[in-house]
Amino acid sequence: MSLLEVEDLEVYYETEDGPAQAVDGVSFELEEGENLGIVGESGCGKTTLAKSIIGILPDAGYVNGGEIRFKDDDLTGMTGKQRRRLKWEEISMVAQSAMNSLDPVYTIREQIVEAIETHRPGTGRTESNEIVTEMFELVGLDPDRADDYPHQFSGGMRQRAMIAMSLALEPSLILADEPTTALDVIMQDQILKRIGRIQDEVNSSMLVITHDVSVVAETCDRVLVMYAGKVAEEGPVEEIFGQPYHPYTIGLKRAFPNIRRPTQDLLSIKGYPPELVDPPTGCRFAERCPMATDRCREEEPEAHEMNGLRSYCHYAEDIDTELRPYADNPETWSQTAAARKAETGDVGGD
Ligand SMILES: Nc1ncnc2c1ncn2[C@@H]1O[C@H](COP(=O)(O)OP(=O)(O)OP(=O)(O)O)[C@@H](O)[C@H]1O
Repeated sequence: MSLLEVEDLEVYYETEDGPAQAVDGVSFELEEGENLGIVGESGCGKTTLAKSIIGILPDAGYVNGGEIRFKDDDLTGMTGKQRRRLKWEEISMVAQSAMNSLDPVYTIREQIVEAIETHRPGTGRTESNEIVTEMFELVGLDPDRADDYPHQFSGGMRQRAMIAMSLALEPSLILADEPTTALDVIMQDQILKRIGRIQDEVNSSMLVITHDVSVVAETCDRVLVMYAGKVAEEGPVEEIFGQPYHPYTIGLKRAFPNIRRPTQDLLSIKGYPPELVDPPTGCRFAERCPMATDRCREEEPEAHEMNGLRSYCHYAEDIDTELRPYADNPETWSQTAAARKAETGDVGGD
């Protein structure tokens, strides 16, 4: 049994134009102690996926279908009260936006102690204070500063305090949503290393949500690449960033600096992800894909499995034999329908 099993999950938002299919048929599993990165451009559904797991979707959002099983309980069938108990004790979220969720009128210690005592009623004050000290040390904050108020901390310190608070109950699953985006590179590195060390101590699993593939390469065992609400590709980090099979992953990989090839030109995938209220039939990436054919525009791709990877591209099996040199060539990417549209303003089809 996996720690977390997401099966055929659909999460929609009610909008004026109709339901937006933010997460559409997403499936994956997460094992105990494993880290899974979720990458993709802005708006592809990463945060929606995390929020549906922890049960904090905004009012407009709803689970339209599928299952989220955590330790074999179906979370989608739970009441709000059951979900709230799970949040903190079992599943905790470290989010950029959560930095603002520290209460300004209480000290950091008061907030962490309250979380501990609410969720573990038998815990005495001395033990709670010990946990605060231990967590502060783990995230590299001076425990003497625990009696400060949030406004007395810098942004980076507040973020560390949030991480300390999220980890105080030793959750089995940590959802880290852009955990380091607002921090400078040195601080980012420190925080990621610390999260890794904390994880080793408490043996928790982690979903790392980010648009930055280098963060995933550093912290994760496996990666799920999302595009326009769907899984494009999933597999071990070395495979996905080494020899991906999905053209979107190939493009995404070339959009980030490569430490091994620092002189390589960075690529930008022209165009934008499609509207999710009325998404295109067929492959959602077709308009921006240099290898798209009529079949891609008409028929939705099924999963192809090879080399431990799961790739949703009709031509995944041909990439290695025929298409990789073409897909790896930056010139290729300026020939897509979306690239032509971006350059000429021409809205004509392919
Ligand atoms: N409250 C909402 N109401 C309507 N649509 C929403 C709402 N929140 C998100 N969406 C839409 O759902 C889609 C997925 O958004 P989501 O925030 O999950 O993406 P993301 O990949 O996390 O993006 P980012 O990296 O920018 O945070 C987007 O098209 C977005 O516009």
